[in-house]
Amino acid sequence: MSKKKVSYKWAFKEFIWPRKGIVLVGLILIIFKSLSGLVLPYASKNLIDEVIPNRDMKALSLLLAAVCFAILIQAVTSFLLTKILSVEAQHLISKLRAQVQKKLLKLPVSFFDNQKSGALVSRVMTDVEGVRNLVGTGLVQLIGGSITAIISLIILLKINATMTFFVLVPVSLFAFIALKAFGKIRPIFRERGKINAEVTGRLTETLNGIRVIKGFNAENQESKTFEDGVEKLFLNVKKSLTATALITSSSAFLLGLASAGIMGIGGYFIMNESMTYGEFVSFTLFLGFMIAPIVQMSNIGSQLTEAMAGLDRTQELMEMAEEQDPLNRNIVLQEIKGDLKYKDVSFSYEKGKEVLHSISFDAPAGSVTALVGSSGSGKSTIAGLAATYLNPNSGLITIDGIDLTKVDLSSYRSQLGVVLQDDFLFEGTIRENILFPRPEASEEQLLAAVKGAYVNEFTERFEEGLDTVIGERGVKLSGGQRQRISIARAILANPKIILLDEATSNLDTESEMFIQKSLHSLMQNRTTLVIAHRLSTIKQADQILVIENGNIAERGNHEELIEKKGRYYDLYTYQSKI
Ligand SMILES: Nc1ncnc2c1ncn2[C@@H]1O[C@H](COP(=O)(O)OP(=O)(O)OP(=O)(O)O)[C@@H](O)[C@H]1O
Repeated sequence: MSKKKVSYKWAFKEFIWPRKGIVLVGLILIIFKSLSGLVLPYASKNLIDEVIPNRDMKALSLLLAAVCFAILIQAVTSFLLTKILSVEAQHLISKLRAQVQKKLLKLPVSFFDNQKSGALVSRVMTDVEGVRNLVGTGLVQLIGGSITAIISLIILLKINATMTFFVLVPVSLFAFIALKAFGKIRPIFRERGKINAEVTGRLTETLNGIRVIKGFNAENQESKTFEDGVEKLFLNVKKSLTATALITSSSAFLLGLASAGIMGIGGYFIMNESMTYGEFVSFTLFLGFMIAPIVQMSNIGSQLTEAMAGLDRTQELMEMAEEQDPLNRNIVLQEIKGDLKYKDVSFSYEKGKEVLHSISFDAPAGSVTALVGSSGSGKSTIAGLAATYLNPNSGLITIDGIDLTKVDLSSYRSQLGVVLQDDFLFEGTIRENILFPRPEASEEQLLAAVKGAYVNEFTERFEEGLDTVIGERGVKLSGGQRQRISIARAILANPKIILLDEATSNLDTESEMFIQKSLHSLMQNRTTLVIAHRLSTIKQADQILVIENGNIAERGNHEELIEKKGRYYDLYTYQSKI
C-alpha cells in the first residue's frame, strides 16, 4: 500500500510538477471544453419550455448562435489539447527512455548477469510509455471529466433534487465497483509487464542462438517454451479483461437502471405538473453529461493504472545502486603506471559459495601475467575483478598502490582495455568499430592500430577497405579477422592495462601467426592479464598462474614450471599432444 503512494507521489514530482505550466494550460482548456459542452443541454430546456411555446424566432437564432459558438470552442480546445499535451507527453517519453538507458548502463555487470536483454529492452522502450497517460490527455481528461460531472450534478440537483438522488444511488454503486476493480487490475498489469519482458527476452535469445538451437534440433522445445510464455501472457490479459468486463457491464446495468427510474419518476412528475417537458429533456441530457465522464474515467482509470504499473518498474530501476558509488569511489586517477597487485583476494558470486580463495600476486607495470587452468577454476573472475566488474569480498586489489574499490571508475577504465573471446563488433564499418573507444583519434593513430593488429592485411583486399560494412548488412568476417579488429580497437584505446581473454577457437596457421603478432604489439609496455589458451602466448608471459578451484596452484615462468613437472607440466604436455 505504502509503495503505491510513493510511486504516485514520485510520478507527480518527477513528471507533472516540472510541467506544471503546460498541465495548467491543459486544465484551463479542458474547463473551457467542459463548460462549452454544457451549453447544448442547457439550451434544450430553453428551446422546449420558452422558445417553441412563444414562437420566438429571435430567441431561436440567438440560441442557435450560442450553441454553434460552444461547438466551435469545443473543437478548438480539443485540437489544442492534443497538440499541446500529447506532443509534450511524447517528448517526455523520449527523454525518459534516454534517461532509463543511461541509468541502465551505469548499473554493475552483476545486474546484467541476472537479466535477459530482451526484458531490459522492454523496460527502456515500453515501461516508460505510461507517462503518456499521466502528462498527456489522460490525467487532464480525468480532471476535466470530474469538473463536468460536478457541474452537471449541481444543475441536476437544481432541476429536480429527488430525481437526482435516485440517480446517485446506482452511480455511486458503480463508482465503488470501478474503484475496487482498479485495485485488482493494477497488480495484474504489473505482472503483465514482467511476463511480457520475459517472453520477449526469451524470443531474443532464441533468435540470437539460432545456430545452437538448430544444431541440437531443439526448435520444438524452444517453441514450447515460447508457447508457454505466450499462454501465461494470455491468462494475464484474460484476468484483467474479466475485471474490465465487470466494470463495463455493471456500468451499463446500473446506468440503465437509473434511466428506467428516470423515465418512471420523470413521467410521474410531468403528469402532476411539477416538472416541465424542457426540464425533463435537459435533465436527461445533463445526466448523460454527468455519467459519460464517469464511464470515461473508468477507461482512463485503467490506462492510468497500467501507466503506473510501468512506472513502478521504471522507478525501481532508477533507484538501483550504480556501480560508480560517489561516496566510496572518489579517487580520480591521473595517468597510471599500471602496477596491479592482488592481496588475499576472496570472492563469491553467491553467499557461502566462495570461488576465489585468498589470491595474491603482483603484476608489475608492463608485465604479462598468464592465467591458465581448467574450466570454472576462476580465471574470468580474477580478470573481472581487475576490470572492476566485480569487487572483492575480502582482500585488496591495488593499482599503483591505490585500492581499486576506491577509484573513480571512469578514470580507471579509460586506462583499461579489454579484448574478450566473443568480442562485440556492431553493425557498421570496420573503421567505426576500431574507432569506437576513441572516436576523436587521428587518421595516423587509427592506421597505426590497424597495422599493429594486421587488420590491413585483409582490409586491403576489400574494395572499400576500412570503410567496408560488417555485420548483417555487410561482409561476414572470419573469427580470426574479428579478433584482429578487436585487438586493433584495444591498441587504439592505448590503455595501460589490458585484460585479454584469448579465443579458444583453432585458427589456421596463417591466421594464428597474425593474431600472435598483433597480440604482441598490443601487450607491449602494458600490464597484461591474459586468460591464455595459446602456448605461444603463455611462453612469452613473465609469470604464469595456474588456477585450480579458486586457488593459485602453481606460479612461475614457462621454463620454471616445466622443470617443476607439476600441474602446468601436465597441461602443457597434454596440449602439445593434441
Ligand atoms: N555470474 C556468476 N554467478 C554465479 N556464479 C558464477 C558466475 N560466473 C561464474 N560463476 C562461477 O564461478 C566459478 C569460476 O568461474 P570463472 O568464470 O571465473 O571460471 P574460468 O576459470 O574463467 O572458466 P572458463 O575457462 O570456463 O571460462 C565457476 O564455478 C562458475 O560456476
